[in-house]
Amino acid sequence: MNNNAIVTKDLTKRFGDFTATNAITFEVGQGEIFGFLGANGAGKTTAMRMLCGLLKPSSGEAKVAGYDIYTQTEQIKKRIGYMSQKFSLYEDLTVKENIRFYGGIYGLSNRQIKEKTRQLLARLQLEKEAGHLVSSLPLGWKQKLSFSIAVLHDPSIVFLDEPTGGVDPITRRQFWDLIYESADKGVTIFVTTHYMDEAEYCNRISIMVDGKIKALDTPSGLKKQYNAGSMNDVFLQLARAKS
Ligand SMILES: Nc1ncnc2c1ncn2[C@@H]1O[C@H](COP(=O)(O)OP(=O)(O)OP(=O)(O)O)[C@@H](O)[C@H]1O
Repeated sequence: MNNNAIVTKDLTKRFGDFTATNAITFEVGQGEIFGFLGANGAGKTTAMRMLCGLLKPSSGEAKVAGYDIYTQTEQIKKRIGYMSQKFSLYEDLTVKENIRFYGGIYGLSNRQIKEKTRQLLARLQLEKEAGHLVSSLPLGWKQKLSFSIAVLHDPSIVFLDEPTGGVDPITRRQFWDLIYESADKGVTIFVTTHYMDEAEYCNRISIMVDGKIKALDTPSGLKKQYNAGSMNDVFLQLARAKS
C-alpha cells in the first residue's frame, strides 16, 4: 500500500443480519481534511470505530497510518487522536487536570505535559480558566479543549465524530481554525458532521447512505456533479434518491 493516511477496501461491519457499514472503499491522504457525511444511522461511527481499532470489522481491509486494523490496533492507537460525540473530558476535573490526565495516558513526560499545557492554554486563551472545573465551561470551549487534548501527543491522524454538535456557526468556525492549524502541520483530519457549512470546509467529502459510500469528491466537484448550489442540496438529493 502507498503512504496514504487511511486506505480501506470493501470494509464491512455486520451486527447480526444488519449491515451497518457495507463494503466501503476510499483513501485519505496525509494532511487531508476528509469529511465523512451521512444521515443519522448511516454507519459513520461504526466505520470510524473500526478505523480507530476499537471495533473488529466483519470483512474487508483497511490500513491506518500504515498499520492493519485487524492485527496492529495498538500501533494505530498510539498514532491517532480521537474525539467522540460525547467527548471524554472529565467534568469534575479542572482544565489543567484534564490536560495532565490525558498527557499521562498518552505517555508524555512531566516536562512535555508542562510545556504542552502552557501552549494549549495560551492558544485557547484559557489561562484564567486553567483551575476551573470543566463542567463550568461553555460547550464551545469544552469542544475546543477536547480537540486540543485529542492532538496533545502529536498524532498523525485525528478522528472527530461530530465534534461541534450543538454550537452556533461562529463557534464552529473557531473550532475549524484549530482543525486548519493541525492540518497545516500535516495532521490528517477525519471528521463526521451533520453541518453543511462544515462540509464546505473539508478538502474532500464522502457521503454515506445506508452503510454505503454514495459520493466522494471535493465540495466543488460534488456540487458540479449533482448540479447543486450548495452541499445541503447535494446531501438532500442523495438522501431523496434513497427513498
Ligand atoms: N453494537 C451495535 N449493535 C447493533 N447495531 C448497531 C450497533 N452499533 C451500531 N448499530 C447500528 O448500526 C447503524 C449505524 O450506526 P452508526 O452509529 O454507525 O451510525 P452513524 O452514521 O454514526 O449515525 P449518527 O449520525 O446517528 O451517529 C445504526 O442503525 C445502529 O443502530
